[in-house]
Amino acid sequence: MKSLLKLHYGAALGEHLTSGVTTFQELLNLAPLIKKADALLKSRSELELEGSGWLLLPHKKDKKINDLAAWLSSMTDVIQIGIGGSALGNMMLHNALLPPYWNEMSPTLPRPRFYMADNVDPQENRAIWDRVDPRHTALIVVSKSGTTAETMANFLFFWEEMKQTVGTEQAARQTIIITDPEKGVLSEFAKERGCAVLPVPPNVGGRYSVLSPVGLLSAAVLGADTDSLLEGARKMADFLADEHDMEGNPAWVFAAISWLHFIRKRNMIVFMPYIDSLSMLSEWFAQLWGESLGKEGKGSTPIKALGTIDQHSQLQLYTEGPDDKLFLLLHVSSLKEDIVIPHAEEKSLASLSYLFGQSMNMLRYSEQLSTASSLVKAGRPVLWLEIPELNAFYLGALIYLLEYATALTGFIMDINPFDQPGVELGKEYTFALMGRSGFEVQAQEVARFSKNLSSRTITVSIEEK
Ligand SMILES: O=P(O)(O)OC[C@H]1O[C@](O)(CO)[C@@H](O)[C@@H]1O
Repeated sequence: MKSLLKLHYGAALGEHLTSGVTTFQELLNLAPLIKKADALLKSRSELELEGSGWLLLPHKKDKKINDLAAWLSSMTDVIQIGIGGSALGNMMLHNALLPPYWNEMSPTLPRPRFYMADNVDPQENRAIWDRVDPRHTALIVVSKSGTTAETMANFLFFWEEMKQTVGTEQAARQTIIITDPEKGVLSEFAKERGCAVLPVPPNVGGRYSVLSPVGLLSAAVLGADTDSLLEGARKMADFLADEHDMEGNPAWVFAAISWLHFIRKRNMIVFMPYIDSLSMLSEWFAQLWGESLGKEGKGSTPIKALGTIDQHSQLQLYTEGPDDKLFLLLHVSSLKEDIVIPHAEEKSLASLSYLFGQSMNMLRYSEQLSTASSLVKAGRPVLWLEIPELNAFYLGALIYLLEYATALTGFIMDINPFDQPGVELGKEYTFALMGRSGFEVQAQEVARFSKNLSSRTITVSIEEK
């Protein structure tokens, strides 16, 4: 038997907590509520209801992904156009599974260089386009809805540039569309121009789509082991599918602890991995957690953190600021690379001798343990999540666990973890402001509400010379 993942949760329940002591018994008492939420999630999946399709993603990989990935590997540059769930998962996988600075080493590896066009930023878009050789560049356009203004604007820019340089037919050959197969302009566009298409399954939402073609295609192109990624996720899915005691199921415990602290006004979660390769995991988790749970006045605010850096930026706040956060520290037990900190002969450096000959990984681990201990001493709740190594297999298991725990937390909070009505309204206001027809009511609303922004103003003026 090998360990897939460990969740240490005693320090999230312990009697050290300064306010609203939670106890192990309280956790056990939540078992009926958690089991109900779990049953609801599974029944939604069986009925293939909106939003639940991600549960089955580890069990099916579209065969076209490998073919398209092989073709994309012959390119020098790949530009993906997408935002939110159509971008963050890709960046998380690349960050975790590829060597640092891989983009600079490409294409000598051999693999293409990769660019993500997510924000609406002309300077960034032009910089990307100026760097690539259009004849050997592919566009991957990702939008589940095919309506997101940012993605559509970026797509229109790169598509036009591509057409201008290589001609329409060739541009279409160099463009792959990943979208909902049943609706949206991108699906129509792909048919009109004959572009290759991969589906975002209709019942998979953007933030849960990293194990679909959305995340898998670029990862496969860049050499990540997507089969192992799915296998790890499958192992976690199988584990969570079996009945367990409250104490034996990490998704149940994670969700229950989040809930216990949420009702005690600890409605923030600091997500803190400790290696640079997992910094994007914090970004991805922030969307997953924030967009899934922030509804109806409820929710828990995700705080993206990275150890050891945030020890020197945020830890003061975490230990002595408001007691309104749950902490999740993520540890990778064994890393391939290590550095033995060199001895230095300079007298001026003698006080650093405690570091000489020590492992750099050991230093970082000691810091992580010290941070956890300081938090515990300060009466703060700490979850410690641990994977044996950072590779595709364990990452797949971790991703699946985080998705599962998020969805369960949503059901316990009695909200729908699969929609995002608050974001949709913002999208509609943007359409209205950009003059899209059919959004006249929203245009009136945005005109009314935006007046509030300027109802009181300070202007700082300086004299012109
Ligand atoms: O893939 P799409 O439909 O372009 O959406 C991008 C993102 O926009 C949202 O709908 C809202 O931010 C996310 O849920 C989604 O991941």
